[in-house]
Amino acid sequence: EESTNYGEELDYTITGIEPGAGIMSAAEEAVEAYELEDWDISASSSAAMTQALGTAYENEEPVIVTGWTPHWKFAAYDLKYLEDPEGIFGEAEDIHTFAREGLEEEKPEAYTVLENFHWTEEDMGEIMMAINEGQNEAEAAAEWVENNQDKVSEWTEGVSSVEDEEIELIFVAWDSEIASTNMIGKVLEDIGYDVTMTPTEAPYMFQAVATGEADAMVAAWLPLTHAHLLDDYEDDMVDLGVNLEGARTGLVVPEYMDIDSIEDLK
Ligand SMILES: C[SH](C)CC(=O)O
Repeated sequence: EESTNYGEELDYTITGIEPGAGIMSAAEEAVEAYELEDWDISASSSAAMTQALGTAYENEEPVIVTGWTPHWKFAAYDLKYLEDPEGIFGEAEDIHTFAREGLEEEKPEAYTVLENFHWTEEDMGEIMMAINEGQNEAEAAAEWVENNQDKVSEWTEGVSSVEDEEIELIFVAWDSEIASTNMIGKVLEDIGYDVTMTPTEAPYMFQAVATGEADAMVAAWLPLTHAHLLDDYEDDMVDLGVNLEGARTGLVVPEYMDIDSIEDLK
């Protein structure tokens, strides 16, 4: 049967996040590909997006957000991805770790831990949920590290501790990357590094690692979401591989909305 036309109720607006995020380019592409002439993507921030989602959900009002997995919103609310028959948002994504050139020679202990780093959506979700329930980001990460020494020791096995050494991790304040960066930062701190974590926007995160301004990041969504950023910088960075499999991005709505595909927005 005909799906409800949500355009008017939503003022033809999809609630986005920071302008530089890959998901925003994908959402713009989806508006084009599905010929959603009247629709716009409102840029704001991840925090503003989750705030808008929560308010709409509490009032059982329609809302469409640029959404991704892993994210605590799927544990907090009954949500669904809109089908994307054109495949604009791709299939499963992996999150990669990248380091600046020279890190392996200059900071081999950090390089080894970053290269070994690999965890799951559940692991990340525990930290995201704790933060979403009000725990301090660093404390939530430290608690996870303490409770998961079996997994952490796989990353640090054979790595000697360091003294008077600094390391700068750069990230974007997406809930997923707040969790992963604080967690791996704590692991590096526990082997002796003085860790700085610098929040920025996606394009500058790649640029900082490629220019050597920052030492590493654990926040590259590939093959699709950050492909356009990788094109510009991949020759100047070292890909340390996947730290989380089975990520995903797309347009996300509450289950109570009578809509199943991006095509239904036309
Ligand atoms: C919001 S996703 C974690 C990453 C991206 O869209 O750039």
